[in-house]
Amino acid sequence: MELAAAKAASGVVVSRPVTFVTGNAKKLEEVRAILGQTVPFQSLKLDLPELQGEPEEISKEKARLAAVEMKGPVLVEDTCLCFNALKGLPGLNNLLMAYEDKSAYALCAFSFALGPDAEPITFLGKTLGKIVAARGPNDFGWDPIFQPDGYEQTYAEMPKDEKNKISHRSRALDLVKSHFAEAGYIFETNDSKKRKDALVNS
Ligand SMILES: O=P(O)(O)OP(=O)(O)OP(=O)(O)OC[C@H]1O[C@@H](n2cnc3c(O)ncnc32)[C@H](O)[C@@H]1O
Ligand SMILES: [Mg+2]
Repeated sequence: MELAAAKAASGVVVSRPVTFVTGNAKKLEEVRAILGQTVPFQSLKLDLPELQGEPEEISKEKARLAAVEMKGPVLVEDTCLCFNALKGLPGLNNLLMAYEDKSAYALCAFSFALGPDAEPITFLGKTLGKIVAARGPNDFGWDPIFQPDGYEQTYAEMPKDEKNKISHRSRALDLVKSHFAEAGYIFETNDSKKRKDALVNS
């Protein structure tokens, strides 16, 4: 048997599609563009509590809560813009004006849970940069004030596909993609279920 086929044969069969839980339409747009067909998912807005803590912990806890609600596989994300002058604290841009050090990083934590009883797995993506006076369209959070290292443009000024190549989100999603490729999850679609039932009944 070929390796890919062997892996698929040993993969975990997941009886429902993954739900990406978010209330942020801009996030969803980027996740769709970055994942393409690699990880099949549907999306849903759930009213989860705004949790406090480190992005990694927030993201894991979000995944636990979402998996209980959905009774199935979920993907969630928590993102922050963290300022080095504030020792990595996410913070208010105005507060940063008092500091010489304008360096910052965008940090994205995705968590995936197979279901309510599974421990979520977390994938982190980080992009280094600095805080600048706002430039570019103002349609997604702090994009106008974050200029990634090595670029003259802020996230907001970049073409979308450029941001999606280097962003905190795309770096975290690269790890999500690898995880899905290695785990070989098999998602039962209505079609594949029907085919299986037909086989069993024939
Ligand atoms: O439902 P969820 O997924 O939690 O959506 P949210 O909007 O609450 O998202 P977060 O808590 O993860 O994000 C905190 C803030 O950071 C903003 N944000 C997240 N990702 C961003 C990005 O890539 N560029 C600019 N702003 C971003 C977002 O709009 C929020 O105001
Ligand atoms: Mg949130």
